[in-house]
Amino acid sequence: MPYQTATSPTVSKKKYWQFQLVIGFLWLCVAVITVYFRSTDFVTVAFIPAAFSFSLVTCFGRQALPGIIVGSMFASMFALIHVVEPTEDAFYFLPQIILYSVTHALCFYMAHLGLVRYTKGSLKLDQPKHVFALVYATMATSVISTTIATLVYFLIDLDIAQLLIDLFLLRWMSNITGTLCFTLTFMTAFSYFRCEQFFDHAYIDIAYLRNNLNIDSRLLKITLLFTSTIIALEIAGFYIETDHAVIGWMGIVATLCFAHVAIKLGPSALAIIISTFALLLIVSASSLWGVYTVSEVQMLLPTLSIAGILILALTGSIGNNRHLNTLAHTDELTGIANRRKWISHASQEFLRSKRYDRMMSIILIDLDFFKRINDEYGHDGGDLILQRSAKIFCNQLRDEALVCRYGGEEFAVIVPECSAQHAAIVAERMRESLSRSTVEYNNKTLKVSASFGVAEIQHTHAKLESLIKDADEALYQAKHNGRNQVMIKPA
Ligand SMILES: Nc1nc2c(ncn2[C@@H]2O[C@H](COP(=O)(O)OP(=O)(O)OP(=O)(O)O)[C@@H](O)[C@H]2O)c(=O)[nH]1
Repeated sequence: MPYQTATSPTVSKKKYWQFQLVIGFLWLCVAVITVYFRSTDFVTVAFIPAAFSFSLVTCFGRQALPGIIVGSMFASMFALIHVVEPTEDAFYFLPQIILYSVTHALCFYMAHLGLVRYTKGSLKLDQPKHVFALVYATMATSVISTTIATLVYFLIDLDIAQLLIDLFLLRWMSNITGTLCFTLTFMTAFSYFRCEQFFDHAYIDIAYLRNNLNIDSRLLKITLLFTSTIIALEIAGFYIETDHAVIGWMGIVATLCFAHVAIKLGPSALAIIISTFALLLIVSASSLWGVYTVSEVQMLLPTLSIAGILILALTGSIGNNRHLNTLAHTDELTGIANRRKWISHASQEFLRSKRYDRMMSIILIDLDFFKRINDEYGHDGGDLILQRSAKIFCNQLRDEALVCRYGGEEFAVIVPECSAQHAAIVAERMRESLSRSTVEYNNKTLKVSASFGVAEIQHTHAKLESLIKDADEALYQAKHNGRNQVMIKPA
């Protein structure tokens, strides 16, 4: 039986399982490396692998989950064998391994649902709401997976379980920040390699990331630099375990480097606050030294500063790119969205409606006899009419609808979650409002009307273009029937 998904092409069973095996194998490798370098610490199996799994789900969608379960089963088996002497009673661990793997996958599924809900299935990191959705989902996965790992540890009744519970909050904090950094690194890497046929439930759009966050150059380099510094610190901690001072100094140097980069990235004031905060933590760390192991402090400090800097990098890029973005997506004359913006938004809405089987309609609008207005009142008069029409259309639409200037004297509207009948009511409102309005120009009163074509998404529409074509046919009909009216394309 082939695996059919809403929007992706059919994936063969063989390919599907090959994909799961690759994911499972990668997951196992990450976990093994983590356990190996973090020595005997089973709980931190949750740290890098959490970021790894979260990025897999973000980039490949929930199809990655079976591979994550398989990978985490083998990894937890490896971790348990690594920390506990293998006993004759090997099956004693089986329930814990299964519990760990299934609940682990469940927490990523929950993160998946959260992201779908708050980002409407498309993660755009230039929208604060989406950045927060990503941060919250990262926090949730990190907290849940650390908790599960610790509980499993507790269940198998090791002596250090109580100590781990004591360190719980500290671990949460460091795991959350660490997971966030690693998530971004993995996410970038996976986005480059993800296979076309597994796109359908993914939210992250790498083309979007690259274009809008300049991730190729700045953010990617910074993320990679920080991540490799943490890995270097971890490895150093593994090899020179007794020399706390060296690791402490490495932490300070790393933090200062991060602060320097952060100041360069700006906003400087925030960077200084974050670096001061990190330095204060370094000072207070000396008092923690006796209570906590060096690896906790070592992990906490750089990850805290990194998290701050990543947020800075994100907000910095967002700020720098927002202006360019606005220019690239706005129609200069009317100030509303341009055709490029509309097509990109409409394509996402189209995919979402198909995926979740939701209604969606579009309206194409063409001003009537516009050439005459230009001929009679000149190009400036025509421009004024275009500006006024755009304003009237916007006023008649709710926030979720997007109107754009589609071409010369053409406009297009996308109305999500709306049937053709309801979209026609909206169109009628716009038509009436436009035909009632007048524009004063050079002591003359100008009037304009428009024709409207409405079409609703159907199962037969494989692409957005076919929906637009239907709306265009309805518009043609409206023109043909005498203009200044709304026509619906019959289903
Ligand atoms: N002022 C102004 N006119 C524009 C702009 N873009 C396109 N036009 C004009 O819009 C007019 C469109 O004319 P037509 O395509 O013949 O359509 P129409 O006169 O509206 O006739 P129907 O659509 O059949 O009702 C042309 O004269 C274009 O020059 C613009 O940015 N400003």
